[in-house]
Amino acid sequence: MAVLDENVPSSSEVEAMNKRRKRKTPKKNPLSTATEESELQNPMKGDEEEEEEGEGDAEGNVPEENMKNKKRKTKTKKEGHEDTGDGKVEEAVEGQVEKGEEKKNQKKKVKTGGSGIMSTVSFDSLELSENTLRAIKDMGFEHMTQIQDRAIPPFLAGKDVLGAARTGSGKTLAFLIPAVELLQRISFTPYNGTGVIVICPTRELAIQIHEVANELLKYHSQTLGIVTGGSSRQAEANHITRGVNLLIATPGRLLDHLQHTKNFVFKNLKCLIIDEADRILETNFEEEMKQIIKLLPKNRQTALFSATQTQKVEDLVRLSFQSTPVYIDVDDGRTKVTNEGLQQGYCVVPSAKRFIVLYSFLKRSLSKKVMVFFSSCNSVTFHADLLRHIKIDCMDIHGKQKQQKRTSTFFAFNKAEKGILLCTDVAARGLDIPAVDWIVQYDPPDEPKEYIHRVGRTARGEGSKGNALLFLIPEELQFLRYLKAAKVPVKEYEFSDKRLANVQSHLEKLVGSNYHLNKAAKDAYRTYLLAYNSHSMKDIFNVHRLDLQAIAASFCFSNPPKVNLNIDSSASKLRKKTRKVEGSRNRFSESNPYGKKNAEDERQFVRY
Ligand SMILES: Nc1ncnc2c1ncn2[C@@H]1O[C@H](COP(=O)(O)OP(=O)(O)OP(=O)(O)O)[C@@H](O)[C@H]1O
Repeated sequence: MAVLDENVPSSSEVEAMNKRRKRKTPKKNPLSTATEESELQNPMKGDEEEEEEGEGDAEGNVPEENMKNKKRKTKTKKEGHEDTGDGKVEEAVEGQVEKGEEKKNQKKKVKTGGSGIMSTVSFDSLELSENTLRAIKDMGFEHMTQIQDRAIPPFLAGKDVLGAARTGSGKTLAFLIPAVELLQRISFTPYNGTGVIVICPTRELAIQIHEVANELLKYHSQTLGIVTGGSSRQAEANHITRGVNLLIATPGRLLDHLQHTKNFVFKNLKCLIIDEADRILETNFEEEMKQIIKLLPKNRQTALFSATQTQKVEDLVRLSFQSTPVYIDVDDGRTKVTNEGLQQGYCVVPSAKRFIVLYSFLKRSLSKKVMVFFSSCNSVTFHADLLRHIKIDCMDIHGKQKQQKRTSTFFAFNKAEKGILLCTDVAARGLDIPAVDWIVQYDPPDEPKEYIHRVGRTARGEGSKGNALLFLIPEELQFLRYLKAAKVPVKEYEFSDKRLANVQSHLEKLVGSNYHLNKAAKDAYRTYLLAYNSHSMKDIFNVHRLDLQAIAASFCFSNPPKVNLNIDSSASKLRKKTRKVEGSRNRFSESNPYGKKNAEDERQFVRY
């Protein structure tokens, strides 16, 4: 296979990442032992054998001995979840498979492991080319996940497809396998130009999809490329000109090439795939997508995939499908939308103590792999600087960084066995980072749907486990009602005041005396308030109800700093610039936690 791209990781990097992915399921989860299960339910509480958190200091010294003790207690991740011996899992999986109409063909039954994303159907049962089957075998996969089992056949049969399945359930291969088969069946060569375009919302996700496509094309002759913002436009144009059969793209850069790259041959396009389709209509992609779809040939197949589906997907369906698509919702009827192996909790933290609780949590989690979500780039920057100052090593990723830094951080965190990544929602969608133990939502997500994608960065794939912790201040508790309505089960985790590090005054001194930290803290404080004010669920996240003195304390100020807020005008600009989720488009309510426009809206697709 020829890969026409230089802005992507080397094959050895890709290989190393894949090896780590394959060992993801059996990797030990230090939280899954019987002894530690109780800690898991109360991650903030600690137990008597643990280190004295109350004696922590602003230097972040970690009692090594305690970390060692924790490791000694470790058992395997799958304990208590393996269920292959008594037939229950098989029955459950069969039950789910039989729901679909596609259950007409008699297919080989095999036992599958625990999390309920697998089907009992092997890839061999599909009429795939030898080259594709060999590549799938090399990836170590034998059986399809449910979304793959249900989406690949109609996709291969030439139908338009709208696929919904929970996070980490294998949607990427569900669209890439038919894409690669399509190109091979019509013997596409570089001379034919681009036959399939995959659009996704973030650069890191594009890189990841590109990697999977690269593996899948291993034995094929078709060419692969990637175009994303932040990369060299000229280098991309050169590649495209040489003929990229399968192109992975983010919307803005794709539109740029469609409009300006002279020798971009896309008139032969056979298929357009949109991953994270609901997200693609948010932010400022909507206008770009309209233009992209206008420019692309009409006579093509289209497929949309996402773990969450909202009114916006239906808008996109109207916009992009030529025929009525086949609608596949693998998780329809499930009582929860998140993964089986995911333990989720929230803790109610007074505003002033938010950072201290986070710090105490991270100090106790140094042997884990943790992602912490913030609402703004400035907040990520400040907290990363602050944590490093107090000797908690961490990585950070957000949309204002140079692409080179973003990419290297993404790969470094992918590779890491343990570590902390502070991030914005740029890392919320689609990323398949191996073996993440904890997802911490320090700042609240904008909607239940974004909560679902954030926590979907852990407990991915078959039989995987993970944990999620949502920070809420007392004023935000109503958000739980929306999570419940969205079928997200969360338990309350308590934190013990006694166990919190007693470092507030040290931190205030540090931020008061360090020019750079002080400036970063002010920027973070200001954008926290602006982001809060642009929150789409205003009845819950009301900036005017915030106690600014307490909020300032969480940014290590003894008094709220003077910052130019001008909340109403700046927030409306921020809103316009970022998300179009306000007003009548959303209509959040408890019975409509995703903010669908109108429950009675007729669907534009048929169920499959
Ligand atoms: N048939 C399969 N058998 C076992 N594992 C699989 C199979 N297909 C995919 N996987 C693994 O499952 C994990 C999740 O897959 P993928 O990233 O495609 O999920 P997704 O549904 O796109 O998630 P998200 O909604 O978060 O984007 C990956 O590590 C992938 O390698």
